[in-house]
Amino acid sequence: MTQDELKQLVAQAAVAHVVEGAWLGVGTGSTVNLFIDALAASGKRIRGAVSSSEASTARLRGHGIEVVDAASVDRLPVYVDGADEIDGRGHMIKGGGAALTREKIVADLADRFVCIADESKLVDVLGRFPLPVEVIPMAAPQVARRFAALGGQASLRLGVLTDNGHPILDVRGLRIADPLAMETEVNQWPGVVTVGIFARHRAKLALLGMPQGVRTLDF
Ligand SMILES: O=C[C@H](O)[C@H](O)[C@H](O)COP(=O)(O)O
Repeated sequence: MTQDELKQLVAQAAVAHVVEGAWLGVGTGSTVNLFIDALAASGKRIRGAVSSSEASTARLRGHGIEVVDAASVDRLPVYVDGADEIDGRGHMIKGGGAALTREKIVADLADRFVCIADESKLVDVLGRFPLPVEVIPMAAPQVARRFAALGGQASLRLGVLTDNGHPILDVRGLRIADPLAMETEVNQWPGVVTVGIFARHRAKLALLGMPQGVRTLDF
């Protein structure tokens, strides 16, 4: 099976975890795009969606699904999103599509993070995928120096600004053995808007696409 077919498999499987008649948090990326399409095709009705990016908002609205601001809801029962890496405890690296800040904001509203990904995203230790960090521009060099002190090489993602208008640093060479500790530390650095480690907001459920079918990990 191709990677796209594996994504399609989990996108379809995730529809069963959507709570009918309730608000739904929707992430960003190629896997989520397939999920949005599968949800629309399923005929399952939700009250509306809170979206983590302009791209997902446009896709949802294209299917006639109502999208409201995060400010309009108190809680979401479920948030569905992809990941760039996920470990065996549900910790993730996210932000390969530059949507990490809004993703973390919407995930923070949710009771249950359902991660959908093909099996290539499952790793023992996070860090092979370059860690995305959204930063205030003037702080980029000093944030990069702090990562260098931890053994990471940070480079600006060229030609990319987030939906919030900020640049992204991609940090290579990290081995993130303690995701919660690193997320907590990097969050303290002046000029960091969001670090793409999702440990506080880890997945509660992962649906991983494999040639044999969907592997479910309950954390
Ligand atoms: O900023 C992007 C998000 O964190 C995505 O969820 C992540 O990059 C995975 O995307 P994809 O489903 O395209 O692999």
